[in-house]
Amino acid sequence: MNDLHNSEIQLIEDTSPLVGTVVAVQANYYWVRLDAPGSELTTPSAPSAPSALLCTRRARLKKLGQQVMVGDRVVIEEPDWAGGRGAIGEVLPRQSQLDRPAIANAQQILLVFALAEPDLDPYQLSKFLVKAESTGLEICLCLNKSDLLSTQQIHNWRDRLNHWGYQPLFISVHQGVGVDRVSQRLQAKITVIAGPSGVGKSSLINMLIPEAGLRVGEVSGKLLRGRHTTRHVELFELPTRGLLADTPGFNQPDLDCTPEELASYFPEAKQRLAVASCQFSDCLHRDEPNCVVRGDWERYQHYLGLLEEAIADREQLARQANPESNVKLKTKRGKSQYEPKLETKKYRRQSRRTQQQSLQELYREAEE
Ligand SMILES: Nc1nc2c(ncn2[C@@H]2O[C@H](COP(=O)(O)OP(=O)(O)OP(=O)(O)O)[C@@H](O)[C@H]2O)c(=O)[nH]1
Ligand SMILES: [Zn+2]
Repeated sequence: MNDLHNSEIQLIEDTSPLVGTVVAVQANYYWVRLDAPGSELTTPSAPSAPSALLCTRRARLKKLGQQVMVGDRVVIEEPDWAGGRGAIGEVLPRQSQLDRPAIANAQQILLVFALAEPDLDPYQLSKFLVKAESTGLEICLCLNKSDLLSTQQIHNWRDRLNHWGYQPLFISVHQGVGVDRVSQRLQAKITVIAGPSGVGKSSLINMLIPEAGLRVGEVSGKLLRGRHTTRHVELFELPTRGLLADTPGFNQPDLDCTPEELASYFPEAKQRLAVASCQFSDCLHRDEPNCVVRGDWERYQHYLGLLEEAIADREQLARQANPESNVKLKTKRGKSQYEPKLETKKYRRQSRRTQQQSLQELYREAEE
């Protein structure tokens, strides 16, 4: 009887692996926030047990080429509670993965813009929204500095953005307005914060994380807050057990999407395509006949602008892949195809712009 009891306990211990979330990566070390700090099963010295361990990666993971990213759910082996150390033995399957910034299991993007100072630039906002939509994650749009606008102006923005297909949160970090609602939206989720410079992201993070909120531990506290290199992703721990990734790399989004998929990142276009179809299945919604997306919705001009950018990006990629081929993406009656471009030197006079561009490229190459 006694024996059976003992073996049951053994079984429980064996089937309850120590699981946590990687909150910071630096060189070959990983800070892992534990799921259930102080749980009796895994931590004999519960009251003083740390809520995070500084971990290395097991050699067999390295051999498998298994990368460990911030946000990863990991199984920890051989915890050394007194020393606050452990080893990552397994990476659990990822729910999502962003590459730039490298972060696993993010569930939503908190997109922060300011209503003023700097003025809200609708085209720039569209660009960030499209970039955010392309991740497939949920988007929480937050418009800060509402203290600088009149009620009527805020009402107008709300109306306008509703037509875009978004329900923004209007906040003022300075006046503490709306920060609670942001906090609720971040609860128990991994969120990536993004937005242009100067809109109040740092101020918002400071509001969301009171001084005592960062419970990962003294040392890791310094680790998380101290470093600000572009490659370093920080996961701030929120009082509501959510994690917030601050991403220097996300501030200037490169569009990074194909011309064909662009429309699917505009709620207005998606809505039109849900109830009707264009004549051509690969319609780029520019000048093709019987296009259901082209129309007088406000952001259609943004769509066209971003489409140009996406096409230019693709042409550049094609040229990089094969410098010999001088191709240009042409669209004819809904069909996209590459056509040889005229040789610049022989047949065309270089425009001042391309001349300047190649000059800049030369400078860049010289620097590299
Ligand atoms: N009027 C007003 N100003 C604010 C508000 N929130 C932040 N600011 C100011 O906006 C400026 C920029 O704020 P930051 O928090 O540094 O902005 P950021 O987005 O982190 O900027 P980067 O670090 O460049 O990415 C600061 O001078 C803040 O004091 C607000 O709610 N209202
Ligand atoms: Zn179309």
